[in-house]
Amino acid sequence: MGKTPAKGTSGAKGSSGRGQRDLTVRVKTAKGRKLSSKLWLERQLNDPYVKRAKAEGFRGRAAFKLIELDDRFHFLKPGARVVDLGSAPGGWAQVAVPRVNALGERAGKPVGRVLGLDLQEVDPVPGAEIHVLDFLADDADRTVKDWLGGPADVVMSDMAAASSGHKQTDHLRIIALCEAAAELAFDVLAPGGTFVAKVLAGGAEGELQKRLKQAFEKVENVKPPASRSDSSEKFVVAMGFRGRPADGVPDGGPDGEADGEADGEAGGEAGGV
Ligand SMILES: C[S@@+](CC[C@H](N)C(=O)[O-])C[C@H]1O[C@@H](n2cnc3c(N)ncnc32)[C@H](O)[C@@H]1O
Repeated sequence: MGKTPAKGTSGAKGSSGRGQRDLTVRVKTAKGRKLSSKLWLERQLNDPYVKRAKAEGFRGRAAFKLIELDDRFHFLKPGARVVDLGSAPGGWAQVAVPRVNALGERAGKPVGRVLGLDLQEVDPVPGAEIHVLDFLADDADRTVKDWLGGPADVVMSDMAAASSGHKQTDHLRIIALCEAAAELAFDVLAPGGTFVAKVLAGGAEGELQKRLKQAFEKVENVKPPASRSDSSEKFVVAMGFRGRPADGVPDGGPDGEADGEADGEAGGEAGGV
């Protein structure tokens, strides 16, 4: 568990996209094919991150997105207190627990904490404390702070609304979730803390980026290899929390394109992992 997957191994990246359906038919109809070729074809057909998730005991391929983000930015430090927003089915919590030492098993390492929240029940993740909570409920901020009992070092959100199938609607919904997550982060993060959130590339994210650039020393937009290449999903990683930004951003302030990748790709994977 917790190994970094090889970069660029996603099936979506390594194939034409058209090929997956074609290959599925060939495997189903092939007779007398050598086992090695069948296995080879099956491997091409199946998303390697899905297979790795199964093999490594993760609850979904989303776990690898967090692994790749943390291997690059190193925010899940031993002893860190982490809020995991939208944690079902628990893959990100599974990744975070050993990295922050939330089980306290590694002698000499400070013991961290992982607090997960989701609309849905989540099977227990050893070392994590996970609650059913609509993050957008009126008193959610206070509830989270009470459960946390102190400041957080990391607020991370993989939240997504169920896909409507309408790209702009999905974009607006996920930006609204991300803005709400950022507001919570402004309330609960300790100085120097990190905010990580899934967004969909599109027109409404500029204001969010401006606020994050005010509140954090560094803001990066990245698409980890485990994020499907045909999705407009990306992740904003804001590091070095300075404090809640003033309301409103003056004209001529930082624009909406952080260092990132404006992938501009069509996609509707708002609920996808
Ligand atoms: C893509 S899944 C998260 C996957 C998770 N990071 C993992 O690795 O297993 C997105 C989750 O966000 C949750 N979500 C969406 N809106 C929410 C809200 N208002 N409050 C809490 N959770 C929410 C959904 O219920 C869903 O389980």
